Amino acid sequence: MNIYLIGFMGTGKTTVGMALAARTGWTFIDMDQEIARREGRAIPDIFAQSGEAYFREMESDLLKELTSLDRLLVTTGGGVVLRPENRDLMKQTGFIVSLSADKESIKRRVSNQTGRPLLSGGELDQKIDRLLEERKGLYEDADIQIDTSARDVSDIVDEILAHPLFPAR
Ligand SMILES: Nc1ncnc2c1ncn2[C@@H]1O[C@H](COP(=O)(O)OP(=O)(O)OP(=O)(O)O)[C@@H](O)[C@H]1O
Ligand SMILES: O=C(O)C1=C[C@@H](O)[C@@H](O)[C@H](O)C1
Ligand SMILES: [Mg+2]
Repeated sequence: MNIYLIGFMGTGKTTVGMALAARTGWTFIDMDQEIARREGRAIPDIFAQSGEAYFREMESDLLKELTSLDRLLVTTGGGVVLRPENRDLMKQTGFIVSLSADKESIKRRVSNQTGRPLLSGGELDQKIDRLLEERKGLYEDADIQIDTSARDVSDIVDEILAHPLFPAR
């Protein structure tokens, strides 16, 4: 059994995941960080040099590997839900926490950071709109859904821990 955090970019998966790992003692793994580490290059370089399709293969392969392990706190990349087989794998092997945020919060949180190739190169607003539209519904299949807009991380963590079916207690 693992815990998977899913959600669009900037919804707080990595931030909340690290705090949850500290509270539960489960092993933290951020899929984006792990892919970058294994590849020896940053996510934007992987996208630019090898393409998104290559990254998606790495992402699915890594997820498969993680599903055979136990007591992991996995923070996924924002696009992991694009493949139905990834969604099925997470469902079969863990407790899924879906984080969301309103568009203004997402924009504010990603605007002062780099490292998200799908949002780089201007017109941030339209890019977020388009991706959210394309992915509508994909983040909704979860054991718990939390809107993280205007909420403290510790508050969000407490809500997750209080869920009656949360496995790490
Ligand atoms: N609840 C929150 N309130 C305010 N700021 C937050 C909150 N959660 C995260 N942030 C900030 O938003 C930014 C993005 O958060 P984070 O990296 O955790 O998102 P993410 O979902 O992992 O994004 P990505 O999919 O791009 O990896 C960070 O600067 C983080 O400090
Ligand atoms: O939403 C997405 O498709 C992505 C989100 C990030 O976490 C990275 O996995 C990558 O930048 C792609
Ligand atoms: Mg992240």
